[in-house]
Amino acid sequence: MLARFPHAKICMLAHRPRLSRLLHASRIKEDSRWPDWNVVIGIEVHAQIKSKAKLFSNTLTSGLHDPPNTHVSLYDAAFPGTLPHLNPKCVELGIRMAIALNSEVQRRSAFDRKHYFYADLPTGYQITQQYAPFAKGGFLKLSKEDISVRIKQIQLEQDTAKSTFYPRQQHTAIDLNRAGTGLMEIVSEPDLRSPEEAGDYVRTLQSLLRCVGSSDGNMEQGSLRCDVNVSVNRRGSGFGTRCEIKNLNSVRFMMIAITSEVRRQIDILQSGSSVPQETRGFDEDRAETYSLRNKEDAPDYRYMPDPNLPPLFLEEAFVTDIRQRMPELPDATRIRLQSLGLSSRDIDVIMDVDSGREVGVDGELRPGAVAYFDSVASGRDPRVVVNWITHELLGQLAFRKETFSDNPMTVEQMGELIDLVQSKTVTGTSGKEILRHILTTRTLNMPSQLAEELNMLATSDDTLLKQWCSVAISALPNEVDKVRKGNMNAINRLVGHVMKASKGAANAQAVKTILTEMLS
Ligand SMILES: Nc1ncnc2c1ncn2[C@@H]1O[C@H](COP(=O)(O)OP(=O)(O)OP(=O)(O)O)[C@@H](O)[C@H]1O
Ligand SMILES: [Mg+2]
Ligand SMILES: [Mg+2]
Repeated sequence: MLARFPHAKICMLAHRPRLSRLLHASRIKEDSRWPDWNVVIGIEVHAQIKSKAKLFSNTLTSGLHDPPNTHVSLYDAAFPGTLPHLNPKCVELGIRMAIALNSEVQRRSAFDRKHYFYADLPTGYQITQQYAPFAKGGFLKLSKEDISVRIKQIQLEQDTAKSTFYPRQQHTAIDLNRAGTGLMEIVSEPDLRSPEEAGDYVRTLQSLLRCVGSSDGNMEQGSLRCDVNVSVNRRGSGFGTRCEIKNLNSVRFMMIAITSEVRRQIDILQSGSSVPQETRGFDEDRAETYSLRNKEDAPDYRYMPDPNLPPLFLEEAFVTDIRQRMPELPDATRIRLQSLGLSSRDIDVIMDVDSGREVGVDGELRPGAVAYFDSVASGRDPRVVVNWITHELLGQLAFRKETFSDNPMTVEQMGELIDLVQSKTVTGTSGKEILRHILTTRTLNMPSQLAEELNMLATSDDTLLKQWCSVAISALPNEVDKVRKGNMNAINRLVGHVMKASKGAANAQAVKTILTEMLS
């Protein structure tokens, strides 16, 4: 082709400067860990699709704690004569992620068989979409840095079974529960330039997967797995040879693995040798990567179209319907919260909690911290509401070693509590006390009722306030002396005394005014 049309190739190059080159050139900044070197990273993320049933059978997908081999159909166990049936829910959840990544959903995609022989692959091949994926292109804007990472493609594929080796007995046990669960492989272009950017990429992707309800995206539990491709090159020269590090199971380890791999490749190049293309593993204890196989003994996957699965044709209407039902994506949420006057810090806190929310099965969208905030803030001052959620609610939950998903406080309870404090029906101190009471007892009673039961209605009774102030003045003569000598800070101890005596029912500001009058 090139030999026949050499000019065509030259023209294309002249008119269409490669985007990756431009991106690369514009982002060369020195990294003090390896001055003179550029690091290039591309990541393949395998996200387990949170569908009720597997990709090609109607067996229910399994959880971590299900007993082995209890979620297996004849098809999953590769009995001869059984046939695959594509689960449309897996396609829908894949499309949701493709839309969130600005990818182009393909009207036609197809399934291939990728052959390899492991005990955890009962058929001897994995069905995948390497050559005709259902989505191509797109980009992901990182959450921490102002960088866009291009997406190469997103493909549907089957997960393998799980094998566990028992060294004493010298045997391997196979659990077919996971076999055939839907995965989507999200392949990035080699646009990442440091271990930190790679970490940010995976974390941003995790939040997005959870936001659209496509996957739990949990690396520790194996519902998200990364293969990281790393190469280095001297500044000003072209990309180096990549090594692929397989099966990293936490973002932290992934970043350590990249750092160690970068140093290893730089050492090789500095010694005058070249980096061989390899697949490598990561030894967590030694914080080093090690060779699994090189290019020569790379398996020949013998890709072939799967004869049992026709190409997948997606109707425009199917994709449009999914597009219309998409939830608000994190970028849009951030802009909306900013427009409500929330500080970046509060937005970070609430969105961070939100990104850890549970994902429902089959794409059911579960409300998280942002939805909770939205409901409570409806008709109320958003800044007051976010303050109660981030400082008081999340603070108390953290103190109790609980997370937002353990929050027993309903939107109605939180809303009424804020109203009671805003209208000075209860003081801020009592409000916090009522919140603690709800978290501890998990009561469904409304805060107004609790304020009465717990004797926490704010007192506006001047005579009572004055009585408490007099008691405080006689109890703390030293403080009284200091205030009289002009040290107004000392008045806070007196106010504190009154607050304690009133069990939080006194209004601190009113008490301060009365004390100042009494002592002047
Ligand atoms: N020079 C390079 N340095 C670092 N990463 C690279 C380089 N060239 C390509 N990559 C990245 O390598 C990855 C290749 O993934 P892809 O799924 O296309 O192929 P593969 O690894 O051969 O296939 P698989 O592992 O799925 O069988 C991409 O993320 C790409 O961005
Ligand atoms: Mg791949
Ligand atoms: Mg790969």
